[in-house]
Amino acid sequence: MIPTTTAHDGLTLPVLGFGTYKLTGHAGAASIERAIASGYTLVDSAFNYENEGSVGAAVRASAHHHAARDELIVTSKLPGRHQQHDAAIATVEESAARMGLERIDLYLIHWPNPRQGTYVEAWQALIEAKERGLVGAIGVCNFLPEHLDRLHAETGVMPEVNQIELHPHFPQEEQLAYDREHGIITQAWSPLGRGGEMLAEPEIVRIAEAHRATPGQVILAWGIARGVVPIPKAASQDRQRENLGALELRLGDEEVSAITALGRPDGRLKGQDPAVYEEF
Ligand SMILES: NC(=O)C1=CN([C@@H]2O[C@H](COP(=O)(O)OP(=O)(O)OC[C@H]3O[C@@H](n4cnc5c(N)ncnc54)[C@H](OP(=O)(O)O)[C@@H]3O)[C@@H](O)[C@H]2O)C=CC1
Ligand SMILES: O=C(O)C(=O)[C@@H](O)[C@H](O)C(=O)CO
Repeated sequence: MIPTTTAHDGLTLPVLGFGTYKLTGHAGAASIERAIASGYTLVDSAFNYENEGSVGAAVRASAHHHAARDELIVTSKLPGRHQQHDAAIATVEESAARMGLERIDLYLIHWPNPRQGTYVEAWQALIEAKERGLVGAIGVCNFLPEHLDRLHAETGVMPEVNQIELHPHFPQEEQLAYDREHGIITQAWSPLGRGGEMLAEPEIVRIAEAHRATPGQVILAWGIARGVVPIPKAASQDRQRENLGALELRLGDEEVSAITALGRPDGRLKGQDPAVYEEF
């Protein structure tokens, strides 16, 4: 059992989830099923990943062997091009149909796309989708305080989840403080920096050696220690299990601070600043 964290409106999530970007087709479904068999219960996806079919197939197959449907929290995301009210409702219904599931447990707006200017309308559609029982809980990704303040001011409903880019090169101290203050669970995307140079950071390697752990486990344990829910993606069961091993690792306060200090002002992996970036 993975420990849990709870948002302001009662949504309870495990403190570590599973990312699925790039896991597609039959091979992707098999990989996601291995992750569920390994113990992950929070599974991320998005309409734009074109893998909702693979995620749904894995969830349905797992029900026979590994995890009952109600033990899993299946997530998907609304793309920018479908933020208008009717298109948003149709997209939520299409996501569930592609997954072959009656409903999706958590549905997120993928990007605010502030220049497009329709994220409040999209949020009103997700509120309605939740009221109609099409989805279990609703949230957002890549929202800055100004976007979240506006959602609350115009609809009275705060998201339960904000899924943001967060890793040692971009620790997101201010957004994390805002989310915490408002009872929003922060999920970390690309928590391992997409498996690149971050894993070789000398400070992280030093802490890993001190704990007889791997750099990936140290980074994930750092996120969890800060109250974040990382959602690492890993194709193989070996790495899926390795990443779950982060749950056994307790870092000291000084180690957590030392990793946070690796942050850089321009630390985003691909410069995707939600104040200006738009994804359709
Ligand atoms: N809301 C949003 O805007 C976004 C959401 N996301 C979500 O977040 C998830 C995670 O982010 P993602 O971008 O995939 O990047 P991650 O930081 O999770 O890194 C994944 C990469 O790291 C490798 N890896 C996994 N575990 C280890 C390990 N222990 N040691 C070394 N390498 C490892 C994987 O390789 P391999 O698979 O070959 O093992 C893969 O190449 C996505 O899959 C997606 O679900 C991602 C981007 C944006
Ligand atoms: O993967 C996602 O969820 C995205 O939003 C993408 O923009 C991702 O960040 C990416 O880098 C696509 O190339």
